Amino acid sequence: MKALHFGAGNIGRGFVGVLLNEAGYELVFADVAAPLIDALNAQETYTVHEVGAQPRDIEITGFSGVNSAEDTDGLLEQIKTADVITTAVGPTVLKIIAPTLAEGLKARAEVGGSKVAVMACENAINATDGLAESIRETYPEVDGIAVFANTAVDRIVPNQAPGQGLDVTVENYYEWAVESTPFGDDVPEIPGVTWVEDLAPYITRKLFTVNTGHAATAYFGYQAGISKISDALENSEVHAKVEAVLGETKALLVEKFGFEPEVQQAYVDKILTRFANPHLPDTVDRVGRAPLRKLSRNERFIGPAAELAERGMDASALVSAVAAILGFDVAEDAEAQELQSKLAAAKDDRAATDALVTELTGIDPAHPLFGSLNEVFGAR
Ligand SMILES: NC(=O)c1ccc[n+]([C@@H]2O[C@H](COP(=O)([O-])OP(=O)(O)OC[C@H]3O[C@@H](n4cnc5c(N)ncnc54)[C@H](O)[C@@H]3O)[C@@H](O)[C@H]2O)c1
Ligand SMILES: O=P(O)(O)OC[C@@H](O)[C@@H](O)[C@H](O)[C@H](O)CO
Repeated sequence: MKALHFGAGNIGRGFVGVLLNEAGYELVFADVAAPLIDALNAQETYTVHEVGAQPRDIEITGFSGVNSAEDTDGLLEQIKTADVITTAVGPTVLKIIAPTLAEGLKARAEVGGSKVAVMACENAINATDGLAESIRETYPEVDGIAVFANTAVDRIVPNQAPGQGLDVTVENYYEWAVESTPFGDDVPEIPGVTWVEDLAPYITRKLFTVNTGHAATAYFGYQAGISKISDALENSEVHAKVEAVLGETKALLVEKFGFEPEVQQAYVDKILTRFANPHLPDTVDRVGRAPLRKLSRNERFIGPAAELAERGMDASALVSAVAAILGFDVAEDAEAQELQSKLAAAKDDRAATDALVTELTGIDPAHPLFGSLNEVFGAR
């Protein structure tokens, strides 16, 4: 059995690859980073270091790499012969890999290949559906050769220290929930996956609790001049602001999906403990990365804030987190720099500020959230 995984980065090597490897799949990583692919092809093994209360090391063997920027023929061959295809490249990269996947899956169908499971493991609601849509643009018959299933992946994998090679430091905790319905009776055997009929409550709760809380910690931490995530949570003011944000998303999740308040509170408490893990070298720069994506309409802040506002419920802590995002000015982050340029261009111009709120958040002036967003954008 062979798994083709796009994105040999933190979550690829440190999580999805681990579970697929433990399930007995030979791993082929496709990535555009040449040094990473060279290392994957040169080394026989790498180590995943789980850190936390019960540390352990996992040796990964049976992997190789294909350079998806240079070796198109090699990649198409892998798409034709893989038993499972997964991705962890970032939600905005799915559109970029879709045409090659379309070409490879078409070739697979033409040689009479079997249906292959395709699962995008990204922090976004219905990421696999989005990937399938993009593939259908050039190969409308793709559903005859691929089964697409949405997933929710949860494991904190920080950026790795230089000099660590392929080894990855991760937290002990993980959850990989995948919708089972697209597979009918033919669900792939991947121990460690939680198969669920309806993914919506899982992915929404994950994104609006883990990722909302994590990003809020990053932006409030950055605002307070703190660089490590676990240090940010030790700051009582940051901690209180993050708790307030998670109180609001809790209210929404309880109302929308009927989670028991105590169960959701236990989930919140557990993730705060995960963020506070001092052994994880995670930074506000990584967790706050790509602020334009994180500010967008269906993402971790505007998504829940809009739904709360539509229900007449309080979203003021989420709006404070949005204000903190607007101050995120990390020089190495292209989206942070683009955000700062856009804010500077709209400064002190009422109409331009109104337009920027809608451009970045997808919230138009008629929406009940618009007024408070407009206020924090106007204050920049
Ligand atoms: N790191 C985490 O804690 C974590 C946890 C859950 C989910 N995720 C999600 O997993 C995804 C990946 O995150 P990550 O932290 O592993 O990022 P990362 O930057 O470590 O890895 C992404 C990899 O994708 C590669 N890539 C970029 N463009 C590509 C392309 N066109 N084709 C093939 N490969 C390409 C990059 O070179 C990189 O190696 C994101 O959607 C993220 O939200 C991350
Ligand atoms: O990957 P992003 O940029 O969407 O979000 C940054 C972190 O919050 C994220 O990677 C978490 O570590 C992860 O989602 C935990 O499961």
